[in-house]
Amino acid sequence: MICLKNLTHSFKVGKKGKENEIQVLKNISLTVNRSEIVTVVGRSGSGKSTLLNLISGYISPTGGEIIINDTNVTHFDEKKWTKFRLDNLGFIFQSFQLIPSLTTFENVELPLTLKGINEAERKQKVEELLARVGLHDHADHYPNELSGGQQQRVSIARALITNPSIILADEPTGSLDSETEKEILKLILELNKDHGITFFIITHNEEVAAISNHKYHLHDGVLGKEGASVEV
Ligand SMILES: Nc1ncnc2c1ncn2[C@@H]1O[C@H](COP(=O)(O)OP(=O)(O)OP(=O)(O)O)[C@@H](O)[C@H]1O
Repeated sequence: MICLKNLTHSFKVGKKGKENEIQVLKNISLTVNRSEIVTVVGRSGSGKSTLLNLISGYISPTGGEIIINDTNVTHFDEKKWTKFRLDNLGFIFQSFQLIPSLTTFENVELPLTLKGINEAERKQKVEELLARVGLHDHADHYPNELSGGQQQRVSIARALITNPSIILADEPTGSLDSETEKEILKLILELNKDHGITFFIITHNEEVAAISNHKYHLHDGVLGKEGASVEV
């Protein structure tokens, strides 16, 4: 569950001594319940990435509160965030962000290694998850030997490997053609339906927003809600 209370964020821009403060997010309140898919749609520059960076703990808000899975993370330091992310959050990016020198298996295995999980358990979990995303035949391929859709499947498997309850996604189909986009959206819906995983997705793409239970619109840093869309 994600709960944002009156969240604001400002950046200082311009030359030192002559900085201007720009308010990028204005008083945002939002609740994402367990097992929901929520999308935030907005134009370039509307503040989507800033919102995601706040919920991921990569920047700290200038005002308001962030509560994730009943923990108030608003004032967490980097050490606390690192552990919290590994225990609670998975990430999917437009550009996949796979490590080119690691195979599919090794990319998916990496978060478990960071968590100190032993080799036998790692192998079992990675194999199970690669089968779930339809990539068991591609375990030994390197990212540049995979299609865009396959690379996104690897990144989804990597996001899921630590069993997070929430996946944060930044334009998850932004680099894919429309057929592959449909496949990835289907996978997201399956993971949500069959495993109860919560998805918080930022996008400018209405096709992506169409799979959500709740759709929000970000306009110049102000969040508005649109009507509930398809039931999943
Ligand atoms: N580190 C920063 N310092 C100063 N201003 C910033 C910083 N990051 C973002 N901004 C400003 O905040 C505003 C929102 O940017 P943000 O990247 O959140 O938008 P976005 O909706 O994600 O855009 P896009 O879809 O193009 O990625 C923009 O005006 C941008 O210039």
